Amino acid sequence: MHFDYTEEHLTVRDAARDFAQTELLPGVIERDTEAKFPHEQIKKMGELGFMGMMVDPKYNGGGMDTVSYVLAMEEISKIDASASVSMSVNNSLVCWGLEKYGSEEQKQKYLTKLATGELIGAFCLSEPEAGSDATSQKTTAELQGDHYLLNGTKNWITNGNSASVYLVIAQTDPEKGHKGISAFIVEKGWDGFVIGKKEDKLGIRGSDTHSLMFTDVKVPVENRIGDEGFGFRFAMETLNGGRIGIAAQALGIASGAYELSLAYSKERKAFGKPISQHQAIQFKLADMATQIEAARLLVLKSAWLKDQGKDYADASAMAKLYASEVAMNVTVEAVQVHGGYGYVKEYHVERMMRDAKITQIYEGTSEIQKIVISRSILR
Ligand SMILES: Cc1cc2nc3c(=O)[nH]c(=O)nc-3n(C[C@H](O)[C@H](O)[C@H](O)COP(=O)(O)OP(=O)(O)OC[C@H]3O[C@@H](n4cnc5c(N)ncnc54)[C@H](O)[C@@H]3O)c2cc1C
Repeated sequence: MHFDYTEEHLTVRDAARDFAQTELLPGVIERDTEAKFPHEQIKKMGELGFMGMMVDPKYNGGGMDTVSYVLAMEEISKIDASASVSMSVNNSLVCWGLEKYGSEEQKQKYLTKLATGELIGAFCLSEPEAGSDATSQKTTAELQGDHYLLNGTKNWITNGNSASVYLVIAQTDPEKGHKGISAFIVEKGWDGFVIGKKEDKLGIRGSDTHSLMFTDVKVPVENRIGDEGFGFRFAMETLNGGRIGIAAQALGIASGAYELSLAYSKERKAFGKPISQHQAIQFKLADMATQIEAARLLVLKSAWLKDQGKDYADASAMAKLYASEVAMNVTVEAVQVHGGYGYVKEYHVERMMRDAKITQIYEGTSEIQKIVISRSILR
């Protein structure tokens, strides 16, 4: 057992840190305030290889391991969690799902462009009445010769408007329950596919979250991923890996807020000395640092298991559960360390506190992670 990063890991981490500082930090407050999607920045992230990091180079990906991916996710998330959620969805849900389960034609047609960020992907599982209970899918796909007719509504879709390729989960045989669910690739612009309103959110305001409506959208049979009935397993397996990305995002939000708090505590003086010399602040910083380190170990362990080809389902649920709780705790404390300055936009930590909350909700709420973990340990 060793805890050292390789040279490649450090290079990737430093490149992501550099990019976040130079390209994401300027404008991050404005994008949050105006709920503006970071189009230009995401394009550059694609050019630098951050949008398809783990994809095989034969499909234009970076061919990197999951540890490199989480290191980059942490650095991007320290500065801009709206940019990092696009990165996470594209890498660990869309690209991973297609590379693992897509046909060669699907990979050539879609993955080669998603891996470079030329196209952005979205993952469409949630519905108005099917969130945690993803088995209650109401969207249907009815086979009609050489195509399916897709009907229904998806809710809360990240990259909802900026994406061009959508992985859509739908019922193909409602009689069979979750075994009658299938997965499809749908392109923006197809007849009957309408992008609904953009959600006005508490946090990750730069991320474009939309509902999507499908009315008799013709999806060619060759755009089904895997066999009919495979869609629920496809979604669950994809989310197991997705949770590593969101755990890394939560870790990044926490470590970003901690770094700002540490620096601020050394500069801000109260009662004749820097606040870092007051024990109450020192203990907050010690708690933050310890929680972040524990979260980092869980995130890296789940990434490492995935890289070793070992089962990572429990580890990724634990990493996501814990890192998201840490993100929330640490960012609340970061605002406290900053006092009144923490409550205004200029100092970043209030945005981080708002951004942190979503990590406890999407890709499985904290309660759902506990269901996954408890089922496994009680099996
Ligand atoms: C900003 C944002 C981006 C998102 N991006 C995407 C995306 O790209 N693609 C996508 O498919 N979805 C996305 N989602 C949806 C997200 O995954 C769901 O919101 C989440 O799974 C919870 O579902 P829900 O909102 O329907 O809540 P519900 O399932 O209605 O849950 C409400 C509450 O009940 C709890 N609960 C539910 N069932 C149980 C149970 N059995 N035991 C204990 N507690 C339970 C939940 O934990 C939660 O606290 C996004 C959501 C948001 C807000």
